[in-house]
Amino acid sequence: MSELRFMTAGESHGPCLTAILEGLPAGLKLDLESINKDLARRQQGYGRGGRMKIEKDKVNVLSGVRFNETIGGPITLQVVNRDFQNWGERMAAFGEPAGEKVTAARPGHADFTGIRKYDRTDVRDILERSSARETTMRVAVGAVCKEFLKALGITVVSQVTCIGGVKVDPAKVDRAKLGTDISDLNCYDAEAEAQMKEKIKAARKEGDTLGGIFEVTVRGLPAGLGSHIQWDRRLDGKLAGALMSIQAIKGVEIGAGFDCAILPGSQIHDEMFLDEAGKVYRRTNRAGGLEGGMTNGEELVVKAAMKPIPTLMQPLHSVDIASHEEVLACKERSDTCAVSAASVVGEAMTAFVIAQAICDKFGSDAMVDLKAALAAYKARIGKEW
Ligand SMILES: Cc1cc2nc3c(=O)[nH]c(=O)nc-3n(C[C@H](O)[C@H](O)[C@H](O)COP(=O)(O)O)c2cc1C
Ligand SMILES: C=C(O[C@@H]1CC(C(=O)O)=C[C@@H](OP(=O)(O)O)[C@H]1O)C(=O)O
Repeated sequence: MSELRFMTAGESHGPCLTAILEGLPAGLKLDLESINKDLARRQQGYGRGGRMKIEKDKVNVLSGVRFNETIGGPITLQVVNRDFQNWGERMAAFGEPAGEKVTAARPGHADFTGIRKYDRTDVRDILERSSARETTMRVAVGAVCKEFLKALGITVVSQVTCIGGVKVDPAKVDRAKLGTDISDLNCYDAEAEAQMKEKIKAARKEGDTLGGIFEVTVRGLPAGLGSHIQWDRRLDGKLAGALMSIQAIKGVEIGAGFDCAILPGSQIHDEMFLDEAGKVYRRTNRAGGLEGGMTNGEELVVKAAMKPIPTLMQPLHSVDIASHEEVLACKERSDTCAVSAASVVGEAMTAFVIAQAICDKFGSDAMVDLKAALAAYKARIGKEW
């Protein structure tokens, strides 16, 4: 089992959300504002629903940190749900049930299978935990991991590359600007972004929803994180699993991804050359920085595809779990599109997996030892090549 792990708890409309992150070394300097900044980034984006106007996510750090530094113990992170004030009676842990049950399952959500699997009669018992409100805590955990990686010279950035079929032109994206959050949709092609907003506006008007694609890039990685030795040590598998675990993510690509199935080897594999100093370099990075389940020293590039939001204001045909009748799916309020929010969650999950790989390889008791081990390793593998 990996040393670094986390778990989240909390319902979407409960009093608060919590995460426990265990296994980071002692002696890591943490900045509260950088965690809150990522929480705010996750809340923004054209197309989000009314809930985001209520919440102003801020983290409380309840353990594992003293005087701005980790001390090696589990780090407990908490975010209070402001909306709980409006749901108190319906979300009480004890007492008599209050409010009407939700019984019209939404296609595309966890509702229908959840109530049967967990033997519940109120869809709320399922939707409270299946809600992507939970991603708040993934982002808080990811922000801590990003601080850890930053201390080692590694940065994690993202961009939205497609919404509702409107695609970014890669030639128009200044990749040096990635991570500077220049736009509302976390998109670095202004023309495409304007079209994306129009698409979202039209979808909202029609009571419909949209999905899209985001890309996460990691810079400053040492070669050799992950391993070819065993299936469950391959970093590509871990990254794909972590990104796929985000609510509504239905596809993950590493580097050229699905294009690899179409193009010949001569147009896919990244040829190696030697510079004047005899150091190896590549002119392309279609592998997305991963070969044999290990980082190869190039930028890591992963993409994830998000399906359209399942709650439609023009509801889909469905069934009622109480009356056994055909009905229209339930709707309270919902996002129309949340791809930019998902991109921030994607950064977080990627940062966690990379932080885990670093802790596995270089030890995770104390920052000073980890930094020394990383420096010694880099010196060895950089000596000849
Ligand atoms: C950031 C984010 C926001 C989301 N917002 C909503 C929403 O407002 N309404 C909704 O029905 N689903 C929303 N979803 C998607 C559902 O949570 C998701 O589709 C559901 O949990 C079922 O899981 P699955 O799509 O992975 O099968 C959101 C997902 C993410 C990542
Ligand atoms: C609360 C968040 O996202 C929620 C994810 C979500 C879902 O079904 O996944 C449904 C909506 O919740 P509500 O019904 O309270 O409006 C979103 O707002 C959040 O991102 O913080």
